[in-house]
Amino acid sequence: MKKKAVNVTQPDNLNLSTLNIEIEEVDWHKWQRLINICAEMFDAPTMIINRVTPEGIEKFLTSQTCNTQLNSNQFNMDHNKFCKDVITQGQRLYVKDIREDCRYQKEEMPYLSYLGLPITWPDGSIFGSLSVLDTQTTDYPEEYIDALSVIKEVIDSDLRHLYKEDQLLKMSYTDPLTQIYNRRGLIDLLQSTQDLARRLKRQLILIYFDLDKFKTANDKYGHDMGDKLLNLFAMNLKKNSRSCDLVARWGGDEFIVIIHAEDTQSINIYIDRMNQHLADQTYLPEIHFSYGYAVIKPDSSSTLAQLLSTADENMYRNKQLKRTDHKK
Ligand SMILES: Nc1nc2c(ncn2[C@@H]2O[C@H](COP(=O)(O)OP(=O)(O)OP(=O)(O)O)[C@@H](O)[C@H]2O)c(=O)[nH]1
Repeated sequence: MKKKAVNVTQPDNLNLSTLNIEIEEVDWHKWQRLINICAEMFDAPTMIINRVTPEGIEKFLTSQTCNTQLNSNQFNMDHNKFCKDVITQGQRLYVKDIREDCRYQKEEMPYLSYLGLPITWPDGSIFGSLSVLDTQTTDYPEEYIDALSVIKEVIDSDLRHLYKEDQLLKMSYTDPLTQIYNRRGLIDLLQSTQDLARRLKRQLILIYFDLDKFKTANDKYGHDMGDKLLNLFAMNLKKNSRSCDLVARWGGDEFIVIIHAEDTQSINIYIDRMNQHLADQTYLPEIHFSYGYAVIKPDSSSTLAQLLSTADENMYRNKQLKRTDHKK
């Protein structure tokens, strides 16, 4: 589905936690139809679904009847005190006549009546609000307000599905021990990472890590300590990577990182930082690792299996070299 265009504003003093779930998947055409019908029923010039984002409140959908004046910059979310109140208080608000309400009568707004309900994610956090605005004073019958609640429930229910899908997807992509991507997550996300790099004409580097003598560490310190070491290693990979990099546990004591890097010099920097981070920690037994890499040029058509094979050979040579160095 096409990405929905949004209009983001940054209200002051609005500090709400927001869920980072993409909502492109939701059938917002259905939401559009619902608010169009509802606006007709209320005979209101405007119905709006607002959404809370980390940047502020955005106008997500407006009814087709939307009055151009209300849709203009004059109707700025920063100044929409009603919407802010519904969102921050998480409850219904009905103001029949702004001029009669001491909380709002000083506000300069291009309408006289407001009815709004919060829209919520299943974890209780606020998605946004569903509002009916009118330039006239209103006195809606209870049945109309009930109908608006039903529409809110339909939207809440769509969000519930979306939330569950997101949870399932996250679970299926995440390694339960280390909370980084698992093999499936890496395979699925590699394509989009490669597409992005191709568009930016940037190269990627796949670094393949294998912990040294991890079996010995498990035998010596126990499996629980082994788990802690795997966790520590994963945490350091995450710390050492940028948000656009992919960090995954390939299986057992093997990890893969795919970084956006202009040259192979970046690998040395990455590895030095890893070694430094691991050396700085003193509360767990020491861990060492070997690594190999494969460069993914923007126009590369290599498969993941070919890249892994290159990185694995490279890593194996490094491991052998280390062993001979130790024997010297
Ligand atoms: N604690 C713990 N150990 C694991 C886990 N998954 C795999 N392992 C252990 O990781 C060890 C990997 O051993 P090997 O593949 O022989 O590697 P190594 O001992 O590091 O040997 P080299 O790679 O040659 O240095 C095995 O003993 C596995 O049982 C896990 O989730 N937790």
